[in-house]
Amino acid sequence: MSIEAPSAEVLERAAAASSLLVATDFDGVLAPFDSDPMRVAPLPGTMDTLRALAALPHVHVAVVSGRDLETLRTLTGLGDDEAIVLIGSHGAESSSAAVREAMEAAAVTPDDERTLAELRSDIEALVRQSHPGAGIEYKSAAVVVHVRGLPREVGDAAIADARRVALDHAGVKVLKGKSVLELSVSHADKGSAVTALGRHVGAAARVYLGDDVTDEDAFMRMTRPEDVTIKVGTGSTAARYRLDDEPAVAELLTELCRLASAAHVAG
Ligand SMILES: O=P(O)(O)OC[C@H]1O[C@H](O[C@H]2O[C@H](CO)[C@@H](O)[C@H](O)[C@H]2O)[C@H](O)[C@@H](O)[C@@H]1O
Repeated sequence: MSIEAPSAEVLERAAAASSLLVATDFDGVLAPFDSDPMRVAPLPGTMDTLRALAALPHVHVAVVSGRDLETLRTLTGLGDDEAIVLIGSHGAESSSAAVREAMEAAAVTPDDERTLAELRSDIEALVRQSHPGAGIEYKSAAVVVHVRGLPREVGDAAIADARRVALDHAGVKVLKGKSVLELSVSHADKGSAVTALGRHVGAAARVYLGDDVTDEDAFMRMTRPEDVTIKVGTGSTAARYRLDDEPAVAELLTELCRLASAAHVAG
């Protein structure tokens, strides 16, 4: 069944909720892709729209990402003193104490740290040396092999070798994202972290925007009638609605902000 963008009525209802959580993924949603993972930036104006939403008394805002927390801080430009919650490493890290506490059971253990160190050295030996064009990103709980911009067969070969590395280690989660393969020792997921934040703020309605497989964990958990889950781009999804691309996200956030401000004034 094809799914559409949320209607004006759907957005109006969410904007008028007594307490609204707006959670959004980063890469491919707020920020367009680039072959260099550190060269990306949110579309102009989007962070200010999120700040304006977060300034409304009935709205809570979170940026949720596979990026580690430090990188997410850098790329969003959000400081610790801001009202927007950051959730990084697919839910394993957060600027919110409530989310960190809720995710404690999923924390990385000393055994996981050892596995991560082994993964790093195996990826260096088996992927970097055989596929010098592939990018390697080191995160606090994962190693990511990047193949964006490489010829198809070169990228496929690097990803296949990275999968072989994962198979050599117990307890490694393999996440296939867009032109990336992530080998992770984290037990967290975005859905658990976002729903924990929703409980903490007492959200009566929750909006979630995401573009990748890891966002499906959030879409699958957010099935209340008041929830507005939005897949950005093509591909099968558990989300209720779809938007084409990052500019469409920027427009939706602007409209949501306008409606939530009006609901606040009226309310
Ligand atoms: O959860 P997200 O915010 O969507 O982060 C997912 C991954 O994003 C990054 O990779 C993606 O963006 C890169 C920069 O545009 C691009 O080169 C890559 O092909 C994309 O998959 C990031 O580097 C990963 O660590 C994140 O897990």
